[in-house]
Parts: sequence; structure tokens; C-alpha cells
Amino acid sequence: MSVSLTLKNISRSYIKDNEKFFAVQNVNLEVKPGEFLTFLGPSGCGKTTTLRMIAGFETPTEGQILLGDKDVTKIPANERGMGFVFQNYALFPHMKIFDNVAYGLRIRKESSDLITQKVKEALAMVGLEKAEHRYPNQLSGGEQQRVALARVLVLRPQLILMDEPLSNLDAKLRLHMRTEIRRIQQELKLTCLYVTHDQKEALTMSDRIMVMNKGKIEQIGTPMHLYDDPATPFVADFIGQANLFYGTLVSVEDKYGLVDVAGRRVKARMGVLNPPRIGGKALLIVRPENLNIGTSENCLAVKLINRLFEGDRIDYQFEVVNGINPKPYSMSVPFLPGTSLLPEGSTLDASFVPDAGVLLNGE
Ligand SMILES: Nc1ncnc2c1ncn2[C@@H]1O[C@H](COP(=O)(O)OP(=O)(O)OP(=O)(O)O)[C@@H](O)[C@H]1O
Repeated sequence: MSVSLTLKNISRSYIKDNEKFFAVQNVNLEVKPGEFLTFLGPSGCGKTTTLRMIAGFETPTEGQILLGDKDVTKIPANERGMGFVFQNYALFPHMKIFDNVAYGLRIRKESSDLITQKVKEALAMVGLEKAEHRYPNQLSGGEQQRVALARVLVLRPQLILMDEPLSNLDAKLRLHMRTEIRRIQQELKLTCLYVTHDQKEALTMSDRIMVMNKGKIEQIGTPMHLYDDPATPFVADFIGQANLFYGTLVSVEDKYGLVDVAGRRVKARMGVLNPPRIGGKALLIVRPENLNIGTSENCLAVKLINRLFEGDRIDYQFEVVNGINPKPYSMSVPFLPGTSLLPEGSTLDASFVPDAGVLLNGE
């Protein structure tokens, strides 16, 4: 059974050094039944605090939390019907896997036949039906995390909350578990809220992502939408990698703007959510993989300052000639075996197709 979740103007403040400090400020969100929504942002941006308020481990200083139509803001955590998966599995080490998963059902005083049936189902769902007689320390990290998931699934919660559940696993297992969690969530049509600071994890698993920064929402959208049409430079740089070039908007035609960057005029898509105005400062966002060498159309004049050979690709770092260069820009081009790298100090044209650039308000 899946359910919707609504956050109405939720805030959580603390007193730090005699001053009011907002860990989370004015967050509004609607999560649809069966949706997988991820909170993404750097350390300290308020992801965990938001999740803990939804779980009931923390009380908002302002705002309301609704599960379906029901206001649960003041309801204790154990009466909210939610399941929580933590970073550190939190399994009982002295109990066999079967008993770990059965724990919640026993507290509910279910019959032993029903418990056996449900535990076996939950373990099968996470692919651990053969591990029921083992102890947690006889399982790998990934298996233990799957037990933690089974322990939550067995209770059929209305909403599942996961806080960095994969961060203790090695890289390969993390990749595998992403797909596993997403498969189970879709099979059971669970509403799922997921916290991570790993953008790849967020992009691959989520229906929608809420990007947070300093306690506030920067942008909410589908992974593709955030990647393609970032509303702020923060989102552009946090979702993938982004070059931010400084320019002035010259004119607009259809969905494209013409921008002057250090004397070169280039065309790019106007941002939908936060576009620049004609004559005003504009930020041109182009991702490293969308810059090319070798054509002189729609290009910036750049000077190479460093090059990093990465095997399949070369990362050329560069400055805009006569431009604003707060830090090196980056261009990632495929390495074709047999070709040589361009020398540092070369000046050349870095081009992009207009659809691969986005213009944001730079005022
Ligand atoms: N109980 C508390 N008292 C005071 N400040 C707190 C408390 N809990 C959290 N904070 C502060 O609120 C801010 C947000 O913390 P939160 O743990 O929600 O961030 P996060 O995005 O989950 O970070 P991380 O990825 O590092 O876990 C941080 O600056 C943190 O120091």
C-alpha cells in the first residue's frame, strides 16, 4: 500500500552561539504514492534533519507533515507506519537473520505461521532466502544491508525512509544495490524517500530529486530535468560537473539567447526557471563533455593550462582568453588511440551546440 506525503512549510531551527540557526527552512514538498524521491545535497545541507522530521525522530519548529490526508506532525515515530533503513544496518548481532527480520512482527504479536510466511517472502524479495539460519557477522556488508531492508519490508510500511543506506558498501556492491533497491521499490510500488550526497546514486535511482543547499530547496525535478535545465549554478555544478562562463545577454530568439563572453558571441538555450534579461549579466553553463575542439562555430576562445589523461578521455583544463577565470574550466574529450595530446599553452576554439548550453540570470 503506498501513500502520499506532504511537507507544508517545514522548518527546524537550533540555537547556536546564541543565534537562531536553521538546519531546515521553509521546505514544501509533495511526494506522490509510489514515488522514489531523493534528497540530495552536500554535507550539512539539512537532508537528514528533514528525513528525521518525517520519521518522527525530530520535531519541526514550524510546519506540518501529512501522510495521505492525516496530519502526523505530532504523532510518535512508532505510530507513523514508516520503515527506516540506516547507514549502519543496525541488525541485532546475537539473532539469526530469520529472527532479525521477524522481530517487528513478533512485537506486533503475529501468529508464528504468519511470521514464517512473511519472513520467507521478505528474504526472497532481497535474494537471501538461504541465509535465514546465519548470523549477521556471517554475511557481507551488502547482504546485511539487504537484511535491514527485508526487516523493514516485512512490516509493509506505508513509506520507506532511507538515510545513505549504501555508503558503507564498496563501490561495486553500491552499484548492484542501487538496482536492487529500485527493483524492489517498483515491484511493491512503495513510496520511498532516500537521502544521499552521491549525485550518481540520486540520478540513477530516483523518480524525482530534491536538491538542498543550506537548509533550503534549490530545485525539485526529475533527474533529466535537473541535469538539462538547472535553475541555479549550485544545481548545475552539483548534478554532474558544470563550467560557468560569465557574459552579458545580447538578444533572445525563440528559446535561445545570444550571449557575449569575453568578446565572443555564442548561442545557448535560455534557462526556463531563472533566465537572464537582455543587457544583464548572464551565466552560461556548459558541461565539460559538451565542449568540443575542431569546429569554429558557436565557440569561445580558450587557452589550455593543464591536461589530464584519463585513459578513454582527456580532461583539458583551460581559461577563457581575456575572460573571467575564477578557477580553471574543464573540457572532456574522447581520446582516440594514435592521436597526440594538445600541448599546454595552446590557444584554440572550444565549441558547443546551442542546445548543450544553458543561460541563467547572473545578476
Ligand atoms: N541537534 C542539533 N543541534 C544543533 N545543530 C544541529 C543538530 N542536528 C543537526 N544540526 C545542524 O543542522 C545542519 C543540517 O544537518 P543535517 O544532518 O540535516 O545535514 P545533512 O545534509 O544530512 O548532512 P550529512 O550529509 O553530513 O549527514 C548541520 O549544520 C548540523 O550541524
